[in-house]
Amino acid sequence: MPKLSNLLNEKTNLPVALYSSEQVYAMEQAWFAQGHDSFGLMKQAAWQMAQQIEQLYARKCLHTNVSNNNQSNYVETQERRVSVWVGNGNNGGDGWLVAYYLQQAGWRVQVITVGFAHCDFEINDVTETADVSSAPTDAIKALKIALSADCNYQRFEDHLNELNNYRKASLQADIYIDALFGIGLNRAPEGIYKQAIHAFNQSVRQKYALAVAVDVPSGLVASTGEVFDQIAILADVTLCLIARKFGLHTKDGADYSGEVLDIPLIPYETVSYRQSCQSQDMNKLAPVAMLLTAAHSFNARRQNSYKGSYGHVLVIGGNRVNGSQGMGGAAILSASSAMATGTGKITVACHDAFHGAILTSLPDAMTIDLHDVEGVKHLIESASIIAIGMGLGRDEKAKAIFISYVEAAMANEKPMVIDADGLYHLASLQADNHNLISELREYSMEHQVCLTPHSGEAANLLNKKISEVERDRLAAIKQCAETYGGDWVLKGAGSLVLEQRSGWKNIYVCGVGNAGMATAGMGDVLSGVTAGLLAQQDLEAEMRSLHQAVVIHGLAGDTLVNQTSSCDKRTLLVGQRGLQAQDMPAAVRHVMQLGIFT
Ligand SMILES: NC(=O)C1=CN([C@@H]2O[C@H](COP(=O)(O)OP(=O)(O)OC[C@H]3O[C@@H](n4cnc5c(N)ncnc54)[C@H](O)[C@@H]3O)[C@@H](O)[C@H]2O)[C@@H](O)CC1
Ligand SMILES: Nc1ncnc2c1ncn2[C@@H]1O[C@H](COP(=O)(O)OP(=O)(O)O)[C@@H](O)[C@H]1O
Repeated sequence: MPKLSNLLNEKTNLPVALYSSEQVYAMEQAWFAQGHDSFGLMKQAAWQMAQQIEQLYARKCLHTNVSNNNQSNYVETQERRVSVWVGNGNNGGDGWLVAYYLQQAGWRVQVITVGFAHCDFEINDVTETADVSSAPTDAIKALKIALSADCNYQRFEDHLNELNNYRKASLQADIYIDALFGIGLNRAPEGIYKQAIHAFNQSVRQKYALAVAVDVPSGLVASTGEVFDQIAILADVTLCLIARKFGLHTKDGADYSGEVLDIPLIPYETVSYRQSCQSQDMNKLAPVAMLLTAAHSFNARRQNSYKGSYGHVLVIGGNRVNGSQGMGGAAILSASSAMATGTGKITVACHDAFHGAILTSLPDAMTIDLHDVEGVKHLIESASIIAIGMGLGRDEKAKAIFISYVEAAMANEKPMVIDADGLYHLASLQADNHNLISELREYSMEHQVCLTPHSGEAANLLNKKISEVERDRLAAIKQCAETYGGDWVLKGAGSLVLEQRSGWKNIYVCGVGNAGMATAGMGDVLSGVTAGLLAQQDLEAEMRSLHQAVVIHGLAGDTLVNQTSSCDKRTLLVGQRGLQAQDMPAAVRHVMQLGIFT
């Protein structure tokens, strides 16, 4: 089944505010506090989702026609069939009402219930009751409306032991709707729920159908992006209600959510709603992060300028430790990526065994021996920025030069990028209770210090297990920033970026980049892109930011995997597999010229 990603044009380049589940519950409460009815909100949600599903179906058919070389306009010829899988919370309530509205619109509907007893389907009393304590919940009201309209339903449990019967009884649907769990998921799906999620995914795959999740794919934790044991609905489209959830875009989120379409429901801009939010404590409703899918555009260069106008990056890394082969490539990748952003001058302080390689692959760069401490410190005085740590080595000698170069950078008020082995040394200095840690924290309040760990490095910095960092990446990046000061990236799918100075803090999620970038050296490229941008003082402050660098890095990776090349009259799709860090500088340069910026 072709994904819809190429068909939907809903994407904008504007940053999108992201929220936790708790915040979304608070938004609902603020809305209800104004006298709005919760069941009214559920009906609105379901009605708008039903409309959206109609459109998705039309686009799916159109796409199938185009794929089959039938260029004629989409003509609906078949019965439209939908299978709606409901759990017994409010997410399931949404599902029942979507089923109801689609049936009213002429769809053939089947609801698959999970976790319901036979007696749950007795629908004697649909009407409101005066006794509030026994009033039906919204989800029960929704079920009763659907059953009163004779929506066909099957209990998933009834078919568990007889898979063939299940296959016979289940509808061959074009669209499968997941309304098992939404933001209320609070533990790993087990037993019947685990089986249902597995069966849902299998049915979608076998029938080349479209999987649409209501609010959040079931199994995905909306506040963190965690999926327990890979048990979650694999959605092609997620219809996100009320506000965009943080977990849809980081960690496992992107793999399970597919395209995310917003159904906002609550008119945030109304004054009365804002007042109601204030009574809920407005600060608590500030977005937890902003999703970025585009970079800011750059100001043009002045004609009357020279290399000195665009900064001097000093890359410090690329060491050989104990006679090993060494890590010269890390410094080369970082330096060539910095160059690709347009920085005026580069010097690489690396082990002298690599000077020849650097001059061959990057003749534009100057070199100095990494261990020439006085020489390097002298260069730090004149450089615009230092990027330190890529292939620096982890031995005591490397630790000593790390300390002296970072101290020299602080003494000369230089911005810094610290990556890889530099982060390793920071963690060890923190364990030693070394002064450098508190000095750096202090320094970073007024100066740019960018620290760029992946979750393994972050775990080391926080003295935690990698699994603990991964369980709550947002908490981990905040803890890094509190402990060490500075601006941070927590790299990985949906990289998190935290920028802070005295008085303010911003958090971003990088909505670009791809799994092809999960290869050695990509982090070195990011350190170079960051240093290269930060060095160019002719750029406006916003352009010289860590989040800008992270987005450009991701866009460059996306450009590479989406490109095609020609060979013997055949078009080669490049794709994710085999993407190499050394391909990135050219793509970084390409991205910097394009009009895909906000
Ligand atoms: N009327 C309303 O307030 C509205 C609610 N909305 C929907 O309501 C959803 C949230 O509803 P709920 O708070 O009821 O939460 P859910 O429907 O996500 O599910 C909560 C229920 O599932 C149980 N549960 C959680 N994890 C489980 C697991 N792993 N295995 C088995 N049971 C598990 C919980 O104990 C709880 O009973 C939203 O995602 C959205 O779809 C929307 O319709 C907007 C309006
Ligand atoms: N699945 C992915 N999706 C998006 N970006 C990714 C993915 N995997 C890796 N990347 C990006 O590639 C870079 C890899 O960095 P890192 O792990 O430090 O590599 P290395 O240490 O080998 O240089 C990071 O910027 C990361 O965010």
